[in-house]
Amino acid sequence: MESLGEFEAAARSRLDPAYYDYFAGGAGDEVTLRANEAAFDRLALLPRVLRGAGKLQLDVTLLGSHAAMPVLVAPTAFHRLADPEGERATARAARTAETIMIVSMASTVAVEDVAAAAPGAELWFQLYIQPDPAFTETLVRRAEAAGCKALVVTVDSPTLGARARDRRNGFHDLPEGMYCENLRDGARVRPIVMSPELSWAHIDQLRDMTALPIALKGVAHPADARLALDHGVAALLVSNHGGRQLDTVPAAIDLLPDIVSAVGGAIPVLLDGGVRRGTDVLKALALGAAAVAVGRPVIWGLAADGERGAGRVLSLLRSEVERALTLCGCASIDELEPGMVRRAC
Ligand SMILES: Cc1cc2nc3c(=O)[nH]c(=O)nc-3n(C[C@H](O)[C@H](O)[C@H](O)COP(=O)(O)O)c2cc1C
Ligand SMILES: O=C(O)C(=O)c1ccccc1
Repeated sequence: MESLGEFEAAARSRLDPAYYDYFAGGAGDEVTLRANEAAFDRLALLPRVLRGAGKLQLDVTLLGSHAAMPVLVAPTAFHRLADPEGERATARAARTAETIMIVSMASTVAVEDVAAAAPGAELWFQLYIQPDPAFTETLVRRAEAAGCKALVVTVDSPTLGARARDRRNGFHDLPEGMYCENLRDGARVRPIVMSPELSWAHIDQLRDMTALPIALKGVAHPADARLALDHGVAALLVSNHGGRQLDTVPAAIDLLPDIVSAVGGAIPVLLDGGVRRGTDVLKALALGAAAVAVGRPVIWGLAADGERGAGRVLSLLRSEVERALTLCGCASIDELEPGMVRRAC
């Protein structure tokens, strides 16, 4: 397969239509969902020439974790809906690609089992801070013990976005025998609580609870980016949750420049949402992202062909990044700068 679009088509033909809609869909009128990809297409790359580029260099170190390319696996829920091995397969694919997998708190394989399935994989853990601080602490300790190297706290979800496709399809619960294994608490599986009562005080409490670096996922407003610095956050992940939370938020790539400038280089800024081509990765990096993450593309690979499919999605993106970088006259991703991106229309 030559493009991520073909993986989506293959996945669609294999998935239960309600599960396909769950993975593909967004909130509200899906304005933001569409905008994420469209905004990349509205940006143009301005290549440099005759630069005597050296050996390609794609490696990045983020919060002390190494990735062999600036493309991470975004946290997405319910991988067992796409493949029986679920997050185990995803973690193995991420390990093969030598990149970081951000394990969703809503994974259908427990974080300990994800780690055990792919020894040596670089894992971060995505956390929805729970109103019960003791239960949040349980989750943090489990992630630490499983070897996760950072916490990615999702802050764009004070409540769940309105997903019309899921409502229409009646998709509300996982099928029989499938659970959010990180939410197991003795005999029961707790529901994930999305709470509007969370505040910066909860971030401070989390910082006191763990030595792991804390990234915030879903910061859109530059004022919140500045507050994040005051609260000792180690990285930001600019994201509109793939258009699944508040609809009509700007495209992720359009949010990036103001966040990068608010942060002023103090901490790394990552981005997810709509990255479908190596050229998209270059645009984000040129505009100041330290790395990007991909959500749906990995799910499409997984649904199309399990671990191998997810692995091919990541290797396809890698080769696209390599080719685009070379065509831009660059050897290293560090050579990308804002002057190489311009508004195309
Ligand atoms: C099916 C699905 C499930 C998701 N589950 C989570 C989740 O559990 N936690 C989270 O922080 N983000 C979740 N996200 C958002 C992703 O982390 C990411 O922000 C988004 O998918 C990026 O956009 P992309 O799919 O266009 O790459 C989910 C996204 C999708 C598509
Ligand atoms: O579907 C999602 O986008 C998501 O973030 C989520 C959150 C909790 C449980 C399952 C999925």
